[in-house]
Amino acid sequence: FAAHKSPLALIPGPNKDHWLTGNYHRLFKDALQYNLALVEKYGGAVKINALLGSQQLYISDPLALHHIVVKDQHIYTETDMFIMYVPASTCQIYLITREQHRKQRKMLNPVFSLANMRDLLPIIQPIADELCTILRSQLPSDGSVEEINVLPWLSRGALEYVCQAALGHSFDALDIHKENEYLEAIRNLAPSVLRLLMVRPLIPFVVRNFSLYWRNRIMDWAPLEALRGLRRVVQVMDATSKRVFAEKKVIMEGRAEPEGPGNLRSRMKGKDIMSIMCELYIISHAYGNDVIVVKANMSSCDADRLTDEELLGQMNTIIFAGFETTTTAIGRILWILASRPDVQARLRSEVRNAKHGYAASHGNTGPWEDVGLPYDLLMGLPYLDAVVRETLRMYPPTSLLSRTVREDAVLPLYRPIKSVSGQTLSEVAIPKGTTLIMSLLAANHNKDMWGEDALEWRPERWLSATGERVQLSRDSEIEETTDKTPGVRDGMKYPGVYASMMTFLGGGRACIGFKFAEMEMKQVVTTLISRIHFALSTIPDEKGNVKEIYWKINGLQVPVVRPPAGDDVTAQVPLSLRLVQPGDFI
Ligand code: HEM
Repeated sequence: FAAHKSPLALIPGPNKDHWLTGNYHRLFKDALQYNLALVEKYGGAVKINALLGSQQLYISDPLALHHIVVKDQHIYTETDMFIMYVPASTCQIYLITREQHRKQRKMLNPVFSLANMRDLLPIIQPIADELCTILRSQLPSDGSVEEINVLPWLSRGALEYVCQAALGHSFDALDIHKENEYLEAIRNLAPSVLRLLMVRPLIPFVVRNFSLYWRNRIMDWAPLEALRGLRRVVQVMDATSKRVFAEKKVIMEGRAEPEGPGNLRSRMKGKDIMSIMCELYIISHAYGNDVIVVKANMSSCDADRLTDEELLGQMNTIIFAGFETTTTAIGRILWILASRPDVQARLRSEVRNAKHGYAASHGNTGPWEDVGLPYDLLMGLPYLDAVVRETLRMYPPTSLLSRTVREDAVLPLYRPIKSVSGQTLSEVAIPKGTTLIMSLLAANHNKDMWGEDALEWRPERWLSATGERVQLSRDSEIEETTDKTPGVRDGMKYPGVYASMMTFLGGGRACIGFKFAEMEMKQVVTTLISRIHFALSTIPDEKGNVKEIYWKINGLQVPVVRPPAGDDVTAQVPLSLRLVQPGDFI
């Protein structure tokens, strides 16, 4: 398409807010209202002004998203910026091809299978128990309240979850007496990446044109402390995963004894991702590809050896992808339960009844609060499921994702839009090289699909009139839908892997860890609310101000405390906690 005839010219959108940053500042900074207003005004495809005068398309239309992530996913791939940025942040600069991605993904699929989740759940229950014990130990035994910022504890817990499952390694993140360089590094990763939002478009240029030596020199000289901060973070992450990997290899090659029974490695029984991949790695390097074919149950044309770098890159990606997201999601749920005592009481009652029932049928006479629910029971609790689903719909931890269009393309729209000249457009032509922003946030709030109450947090939408889960035909993917299925209208639905929401994306790049995330969130929430009551803070500080939590949406979600009680910047979730009392049930 010639530049002066760009088809994007037809598509309506807001004027520039700033000559350099276009609309980006408003889109990525405290941006819930701005994002929703864009869609309300312009529809499911909006032209926005990006950095350095470029133009991008902001997409939330369900049919268009189906084409992007499923039907024509080979055309709409990660942006150069993304492909290069992520491996760069693991200290390796290389491109992952579609084929490599497919192979690695196929290798990882069994690790995240339902069967593995069932086995993993009891192994990781001690993390939730420890988190609960730590919080309880800070509460007065007389039942009075204590204000605690729960966020650091949730993030320590989430790190343990993902590291134990991914690396089969504990960083003792819940032990505050241990220095935890790794926890600090990984906590700083997402904020560092966000701080570099405005320089990210330059990264492909630098990577293509400068060697590693010069890239490092540029990092040293550039007046950007955030860049050097990111490099430090990455170095710690990289060194740590290399160390864990080396230890695993020694044990798996039989050159060292595994530690005794009861310890994490023995409990995990090699079910963590690193062990599974390490086994494949060792076998493939010792015997060649034929054995990996058998082990990974792949067809021979898929067989490939993993290099050290690929394996370590995978580990770092999984930990990065699974840490911040679940921390935020659990923080959101606790904040909602604190704001809605009625919901909290109903949920606690459901959990108590399930634990009572399970304990009775297994001859367990201990306190019901200590019972760990098995996978199928936990995942089948209808109200818990509705609370988790509705929270993930309304507040997706990742709100915007980018893709680049690799060839001239046409995107059909489910709901036509009006062009700048007033024509009705039921499809939009997109020139090769255009960047698309997929708005998971706007998709999950689309009134066309979710109904007039789309902006309300209403767990009941996931329940039948008698309080059972609405039929989603399979647990996580909708195969047969009716217009009564939430998020479905006239047979159309968003192409998400998790019901019809876009929170975990859909298609070949969908979140591979969504079942793990769901299980972790449910396990942590049920364990905590069995023993602890959560409320919004009402305790005034020395100046008489009460902390009001406000969630900023800036690509991720950041809970802050508004002035005058807070600084509007520091991520925190201060809540009033006390031990559960008999009246805290329905
Ligand atoms: C509530 C929690 C989570 C949310 C909302 C979430 C969301 C997402 C989204 C939206 C993507 C697509 C990113 C893109 O294409 O640009 C993604 C990818 C991914 N997620 Fe998650 N995620 C969560 C938890 C987890 C967990 C716990 C793990 C691992 C234990 C995980 C592992 C991954 C991996 C490895 C990818 C890359 C998949 C690929 O490219 O094939 N995620 N996640």
